[in-house]
Amino acid sequence: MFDGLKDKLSNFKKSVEEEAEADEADLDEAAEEPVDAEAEAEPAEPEVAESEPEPEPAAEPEPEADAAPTADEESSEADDAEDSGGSSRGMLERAKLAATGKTVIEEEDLEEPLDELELALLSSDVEMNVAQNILEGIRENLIGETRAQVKTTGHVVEEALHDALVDVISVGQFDFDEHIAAADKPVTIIFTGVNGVGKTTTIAKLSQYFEDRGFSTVLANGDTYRAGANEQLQQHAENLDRKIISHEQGSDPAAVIYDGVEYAQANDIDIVLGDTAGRLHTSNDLMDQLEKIDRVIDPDMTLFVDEAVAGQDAVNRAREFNDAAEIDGAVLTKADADPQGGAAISIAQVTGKPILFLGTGQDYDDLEPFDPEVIVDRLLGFEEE
Ligand SMILES: Nc1nc2c(ncn2[C@@H]2O[C@H](COP(=O)(O)OP(=O)(O)OP(=O)(O)O)[C@@H](O)[C@H]2O)c(=O)[nH]1
Repeated sequence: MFDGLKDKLSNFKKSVEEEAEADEADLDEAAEEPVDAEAEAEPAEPEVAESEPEPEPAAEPEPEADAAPTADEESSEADDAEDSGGSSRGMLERAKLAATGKTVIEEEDLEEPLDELELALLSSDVEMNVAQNILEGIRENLIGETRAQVKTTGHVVEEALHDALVDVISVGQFDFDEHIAAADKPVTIIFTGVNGVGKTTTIAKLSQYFEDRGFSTVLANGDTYRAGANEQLQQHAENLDRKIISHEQGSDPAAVIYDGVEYAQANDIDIVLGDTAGRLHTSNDLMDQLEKIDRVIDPDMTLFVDEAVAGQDAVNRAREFNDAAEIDGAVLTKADADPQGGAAISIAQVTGKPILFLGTGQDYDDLEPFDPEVIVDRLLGFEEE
């Protein structure tokens, strides 16, 4: 899952590692001369060295180095560095850090890899602002930060990537199971989205998900628009042995879902799952229907369903549906069909509403709760699927 993006993130890590390695070669050269010169220039050092035979005194320059990035110090050290052919920012300072077992990643080390990563994210359908936020997060996490060398550059980059991705993916996350358990029954959930993305299948999967957790469900077919919609939901209801509420084609969807809620109240059913017709956010009549469902039923939750493979289109639709008829969360289907990953990364940040589930196949149990940490671990190749 998300293999394309996974490869691109891994390339970013490699690029930063290569930049850092190239830098290290320069640092090694610089470390010899300036550090020796400084040792001669500072008479206090040998005394400390006597009392501590281990090369501990090398740790002494650390506070100096941490406090270093003032403009004046930087420019004077840059002069030193220029002599040894190093980078413009404090080669001596960095050599000192290296001697104390620390390393620092510089903005210039990141420039090229970050440009490449930006292109990679955009080409994976990550929304522009979301990509910018990820890059900003990485910059903040990496630049100028001193890290013990026990951590490899790759490790440090992974952490920065992990944190930046989790930040954008977890926007709006809440504990769905806890929310359902705590809500007054029956809980009514309405599903919206365009045609053919997997709404009906998702309803059937969620019915199974809820029953597995001890909640009873009734299916209400609010898709009174499309011929064959009743039969499709009916088939799922039969397969799962659930009650379905439906009216004939062309009738009022709000009335069907209302009947579903009444049935649930009368029969002690915990959750009403209401299908709706596939629609574009621009189909005024159909959007009016959604508005009416909202007004008449006042559902506990409206979930937007779209397919992960739709990438940027899914992101745009999520935004448009949320603007037209506010959603509480999203389900991304067909995550098994090798999507780029852009929709999974972008939707929460763009709508402010979380992705709650991934559809991972056509069977009823092919539904995975969306856990940002798990998704990011998967993207970074930490977790076997
Ligand atoms: N591979 C895969 N296929 C899925 C997934 N979810 C749904 N599908 C398939 O996608 C197709 C469309 O699913 P539906 O549930 O009919 O979609 P819909 O949004 O209800 O469609 P309309 O009722 O036409 O609006 C079906 O063939 C489903 O089996 C998924 O997570 N993975």
